[in-house]
Amino acid sequence: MDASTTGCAAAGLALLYVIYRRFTRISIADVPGPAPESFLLGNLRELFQEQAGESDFLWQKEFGDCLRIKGALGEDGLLISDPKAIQYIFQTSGYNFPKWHERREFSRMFNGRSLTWAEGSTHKRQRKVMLPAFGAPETKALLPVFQSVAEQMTSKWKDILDVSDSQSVELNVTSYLTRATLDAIGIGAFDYNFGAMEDGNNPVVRAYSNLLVDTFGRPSALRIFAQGIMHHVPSPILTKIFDNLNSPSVGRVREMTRMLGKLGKQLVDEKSGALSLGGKGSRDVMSLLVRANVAEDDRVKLSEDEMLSQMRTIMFAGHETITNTMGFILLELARHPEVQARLREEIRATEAAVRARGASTFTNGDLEGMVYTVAVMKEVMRIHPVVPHLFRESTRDDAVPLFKPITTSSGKVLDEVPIPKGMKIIISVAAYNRNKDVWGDDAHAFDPDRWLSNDGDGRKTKAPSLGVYGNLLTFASGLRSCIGWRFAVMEVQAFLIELISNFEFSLTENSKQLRRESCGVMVSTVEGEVEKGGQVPLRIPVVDRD
Ligand code: HEM
Repeated sequence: MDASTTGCAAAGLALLYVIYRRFTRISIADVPGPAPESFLLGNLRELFQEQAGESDFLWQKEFGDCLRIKGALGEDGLLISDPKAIQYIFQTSGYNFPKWHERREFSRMFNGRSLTWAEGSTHKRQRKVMLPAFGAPETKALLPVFQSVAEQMTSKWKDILDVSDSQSVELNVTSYLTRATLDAIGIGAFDYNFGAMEDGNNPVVRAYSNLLVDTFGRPSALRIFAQGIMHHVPSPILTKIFDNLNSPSVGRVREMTRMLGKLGKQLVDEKSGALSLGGKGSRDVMSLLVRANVAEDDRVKLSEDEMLSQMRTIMFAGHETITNTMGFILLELARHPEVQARLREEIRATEAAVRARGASTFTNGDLEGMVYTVAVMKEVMRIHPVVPHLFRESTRDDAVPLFKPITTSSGKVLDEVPIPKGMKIIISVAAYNRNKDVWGDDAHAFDPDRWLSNDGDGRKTKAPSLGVYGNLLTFASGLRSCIGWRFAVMEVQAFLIELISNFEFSLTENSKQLRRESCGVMVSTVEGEVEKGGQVPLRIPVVDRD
């Protein structure tokens, strides 16, 4: 059978299955939502081709925080930004809302059978092994690493400015941030320096370069449809299909996994030697992984494949996310010079306090005392959550409680939505983070000051608490919340202090045309130049320190 016949047969079977499910289970047809653009694609094109979050905001305004959307072939799904519903899905119901299985296949392709792929007892075991490396003390110990990488980036930029006639240059800050965050994760988690800051042409930098935009950016209608019907293909068959896919972007992903797998093996061999030579039993990520691989107790053991997969996951999850978050922070500071100036004032005041006690570097205590810096970070992470959507499905017939009741098309007021087993749900991080019932009527405005009152809680209502950082959903919530959130927050703050202390950032013509590209992680690209990958082009003169 040729590829087109196989494709038509698969689409036909999927259609029959969708019709069967439509008439044999609990229906959410009465829940209000946007009209689908077409039967084939439903609302998926708007969600994945438009800028990340834009459709979510429009629909949230019109239909509320729990709305029906259409998937491929007219299948119903829910788009949720209601805090109580999110609390239920992520916290109260344990593992009852796993990730979409086709999304887990993408995760397996990129990072193997690791924490971002695992579910249920496998996830519980893997997370138990990894958690001790990401506690508060372990993360605080990494501050000097982040400071040193940030200083290296500063010195690179100063070199560039030194040879520029105008004492100001236009830089795509993303291309430097991506190298700096790679070095930070390498040294911080694996005691290994990729050397990316020194050599932008390094093979690991090249392997990661624009990988997400090339793989997931601006998907075609055909690709959106294919992804939409994959849900109906059982996991083992999907695994086979994914393993045999051939395209330039899949080839790039395979090359990346091959290279990082080889590097991981080399690091493990080195670390195993050090541990058997009486290593100090440290709690860094690498030591924990190596010990879990040789553990006798099955409850805390990782196979070699799992151990190497966790390494790839940490490198991946810990570098694209921080790169783009930092890019959005610098962009917002360029858009709001008054916020940038106030931030610099706080940094200068803390520098003076550090000098007054005879020291030269900031400590963790200094970082904690910088309330305005923290407010700016939280506000950018609220407005620009770099993981804008989370994908879950129900494993049983259920009822999802709501903070704000909805009125169905037939006029019934619901304070919980009955959902059938297998319902596809998209949690909109983007829309929750701007939900007016949580953050107030100015939820769409960029205003770091919102974090300075109310004990640092930016919420303006008694909406349920989601954790983990300022009640934002940026790092998800509950059992599967981001394991590296402390790591991320500390790295971002260390970078921010160093950069704002040394440079001023202002907009360029290109940075006025940025897009928030939805590629799994939200990447900022320049309109009309998506193929160039992540860009935040800013103008940077040296700051006058007097
Ligand atoms: C600004 C930076 C970051 C953001 C916004 C972020 C966001 C997230 C989100 C939303 C999830 C949940 C994904 C889902 O359930 O589908 C997640 C999970 C995860 N993150 Fe992060 N992340 C960041 C940085 C990091 C760093 C620095 C690391 C590691 C050093 C990391 C490692 C992980 C891992 C391993 C998971 C899977 C956790 C699990 O399923 O139990 N992340 N992250």
